Amino acid sequence: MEYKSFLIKYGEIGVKGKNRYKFEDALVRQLGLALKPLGSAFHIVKEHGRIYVDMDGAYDYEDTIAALQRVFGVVSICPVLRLTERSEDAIAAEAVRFLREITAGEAKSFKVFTRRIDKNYPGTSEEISASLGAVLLDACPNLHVDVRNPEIRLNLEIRNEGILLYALSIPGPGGMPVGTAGHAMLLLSGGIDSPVAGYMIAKRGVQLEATYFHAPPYTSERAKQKVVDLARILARYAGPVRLHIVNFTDIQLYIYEKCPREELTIIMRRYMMRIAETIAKKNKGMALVTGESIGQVASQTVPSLLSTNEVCTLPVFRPLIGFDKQEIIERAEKMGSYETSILPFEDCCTIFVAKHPVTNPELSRIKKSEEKLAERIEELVETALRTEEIVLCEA
Ligand SMILES: Nc1ncnc2c1ncn2[C@@H]1O[C@H](COP(=O)(O)OP(=O)(O)OP(=O)(O)O)[C@@H](O)[C@H]1O
Repeated sequence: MEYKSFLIKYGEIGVKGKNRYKFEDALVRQLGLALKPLGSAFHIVKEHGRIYVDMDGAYDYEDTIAALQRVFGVVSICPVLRLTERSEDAIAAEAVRFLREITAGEAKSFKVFTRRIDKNYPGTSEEISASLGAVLLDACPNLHVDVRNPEIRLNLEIRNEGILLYALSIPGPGGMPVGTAGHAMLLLSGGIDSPVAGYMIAKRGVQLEATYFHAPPYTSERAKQKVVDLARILARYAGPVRLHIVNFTDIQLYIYEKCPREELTIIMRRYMMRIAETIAKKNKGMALVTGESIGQVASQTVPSLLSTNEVCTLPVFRPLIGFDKQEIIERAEKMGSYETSILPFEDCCTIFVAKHPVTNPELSRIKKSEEKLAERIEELVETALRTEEIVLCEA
């Protein structure tokens, strides 16, 4: 069946009262971004509280569905026939053709569901369903009616602007369209967790930018490329992600030189948060996002999180906070980032990591240690900020 139109159903966003149009416009924009790499056959149409993707040329069905399934806010995707002829005979003829094609002669049960939105259309929904059902039974000997549990639910929508026929409803990801819930800065490392954290926050409608700290020559170009690749995978869902790449080497070496080994990770993490927050604030960011989950490593115990949190004034979102590693891995596999995340490239923190990092850091001690950095740290942070590289990562 060569469909020329998809009906995009959205749930959560439909209930937003007066703001509804903003959500619909954001959804239209995100659909456009998702379909852009697939060619120019697509037209996204917002019509009477409905969103359609219409096609006026060749397109790949599977790729199109896969792209639409990555757009947050989409609850389901229904490949539809849009009819302009409104007479009962014309609708019946199209419905017969449609069911013959989708069943390909196989024995199937069906039921017609009619929604009569155009109240001037003659007959009740039940009457229309019954008479169309009778025509279909007559014309297609392979079909029988099952009102309780039909294999095919043939939907007929009679609307003022046209008639819709559809039988398939393909699930979308749900959530809210990106761009409807503010901006946040994701701390994106090359690991498994932070891309998943970004996915989850983007799913709530938040527009993301990302910051990655690298430490050349201790970390390689390939490690950096891996993070760019992860940001591109994230961009399939979140839309284009501006990735800020910050050179952390001198800061890290300085901390290494001045501070106790067991406190290195915490102090480095505190500087990452400070820098990411500064970049966020310069770029409309209203929150930070990390991939931390309680107890996963020494720097993610509750006292450690207290300590890293303390340097931020923006809220820090940690959507994975209560997840086990296995749950995070499953999500990474589902979003398609896992294979890239496990590529074995060095991370800037693992190189300088102590054998026995503190798991219960005392904030006052950490602050005391940081005083030893007073002489040069401001200048080093300023240089790191000034020399950031920005890469626009698109799907
Ligand atoms: N080099 C880095 N650049 C940017 N953010 C980082 C970096 N290293 C760590 N982070 C941030 O700090 C969080 C905790 O990092 P950590 O290395 O302790 O944990 P992790 O479980 O290995 O996380 P991930 O799998 O995301 O790397 C990460 O999820 C990420 O948000």
